[in-house]
Amino acid sequence: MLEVRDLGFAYQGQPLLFDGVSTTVPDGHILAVVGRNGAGKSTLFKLLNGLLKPEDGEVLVGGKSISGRKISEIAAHIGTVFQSPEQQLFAGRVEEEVAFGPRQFGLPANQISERVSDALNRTSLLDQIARHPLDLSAAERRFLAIASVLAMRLPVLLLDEAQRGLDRVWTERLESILEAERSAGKSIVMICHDMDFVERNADTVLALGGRTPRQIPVPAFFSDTEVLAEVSVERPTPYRLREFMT
Ligand SMILES: Nc1ncnc2c1ncn2[C@@H]1O[C@H](COP(=O)(O)OP(=O)(O)OP(=O)(O)O)[C@@H](O)[C@H]1O
Repeated sequence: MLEVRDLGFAYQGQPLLFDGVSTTVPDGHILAVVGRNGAGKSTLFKLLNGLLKPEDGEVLVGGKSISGRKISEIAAHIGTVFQSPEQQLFAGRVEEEVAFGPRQFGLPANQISERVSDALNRTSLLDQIARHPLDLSAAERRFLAIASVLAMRLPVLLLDEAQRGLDRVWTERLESILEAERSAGKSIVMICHDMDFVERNADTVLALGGRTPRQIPVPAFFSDTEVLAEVSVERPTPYRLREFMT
């Protein structure tokens, strides 16, 4: 479980970006963070994975605060798939890239190779195991970043626009992975501008950029025209169709 309690944050010399933001992502739950450009979605992720420190409040994983922990310690509990895979790919071979995380845990070689095969299989990249990450297609690179995080088997996953630019086949693959991770009891937070994707996959929404960010179940969020207008978010297709038909 991931908990965010009364988070307060401002960039130096700037007004408060967050003032008392709270949210809870139970085990087996997907939270979508939405809001217009500049609303603070990426900043929230950086506060969750320790790249930034909050001025107030705290972040807890499994009931334990991450305050004062090193980024490497936080990374052993919270996995991040960044918006651009190039931000996190560095190895010369796909296999090495995925093995890096499990190796940090000091696992024996057979367990590392089992995790690598499993993560590459789940991301449809097993036949690319010997290639250079930068020779992969854009979608494959994104999935390699996902495989690297899956191989660590962490309780909390953060995905920054993981669905962006994927065709239908890769989108369906991503949705299957999300569903499997949810079923496995992971707490998942995804930044997402695609409301159809949010509607299909998320349980709750945290909308930033409005008066008071609060966590709302997906159906209630997309039915609340006031909040949608406040945070400049479009309704997903099924909701617009329903409106059109009535
Ligand atoms: N390092 C920084 N120093 C000062 N201000 C920053 C910094 N990074 C971001 N900001 C500002 O903080 C606000 C929130 O930015 P952030 O990138 O978190 O928004 P976002 O919702 O992720 O936007 P987008 O959808 O465009 O990615 C913006 O006004 C941005 O200009």
